Amino acid sequence: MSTHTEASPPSPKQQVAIKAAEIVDNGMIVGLGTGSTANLFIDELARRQHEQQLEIQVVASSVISRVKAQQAGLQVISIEHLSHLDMYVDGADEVTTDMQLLKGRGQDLVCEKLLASHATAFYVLVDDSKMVSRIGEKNAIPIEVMPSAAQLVLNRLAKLQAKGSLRLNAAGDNVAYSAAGNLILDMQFTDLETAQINALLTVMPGVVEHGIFADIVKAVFIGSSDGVKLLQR
Ligand SMILES: O=C(CO)[C@H](O)[C@H](O)COP(=O)(O)O
Repeated sequence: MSTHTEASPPSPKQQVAIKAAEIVDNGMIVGLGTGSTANLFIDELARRQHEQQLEIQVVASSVISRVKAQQAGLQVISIEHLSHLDMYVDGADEVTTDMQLLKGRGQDLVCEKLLASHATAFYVLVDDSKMVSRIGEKNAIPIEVMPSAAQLVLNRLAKLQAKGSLRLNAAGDNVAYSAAGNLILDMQFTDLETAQINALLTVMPGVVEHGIFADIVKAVFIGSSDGVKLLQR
């Protein structure tokens, strides 16, 4: 069922979800991201499947997306059964014009980056509020760490002039655990470029995953009150 009506025109996030659902072809395996924009994509994909009898399978980056997809009537397969992934569609917290991303406001980074990296095409859906001139401009960079390594990684990052702390749960009375059972550091870097931060975090022992998604995006759909713009390689 479509999430907008004649009385309420599609929001920027709905517009990008509709555009991305249009590029799904019969027979594809489609990866589903996590978040409010990814949810709108799941709705649109389910609508297309029902209306046009598309034969597709989906794989989810999180429990919440899997449940939503199942409730919408999509055929969900597990990551273990994937031998390839035709496309992966997800939102983002920050996007630069050269298509570097920051993700991970949620706690599903590991599966999100796994699916984004292995997909033949990774499409990103945002509204124009997510556009920034540099990664880290509005949000700290989430770094998922082995629980036992959190303090060591924090100390190492402090030597690189990064500031931040362990993420807490919503009530603020305990640490937040990721879907993979890890802890998350939210860090701000003042002295390093995005490429340097990406390179050092990608190889730092104790770091399981981090929120910089560099050089893996095929296209970004940007919704605004003026319609949808496309950035692509
Ligand atoms: O990275 C994410 C979750 O880990 C989300 O894709 C990101 O936070 C964007 O969310 P939304 O679509 O709700 O704005």
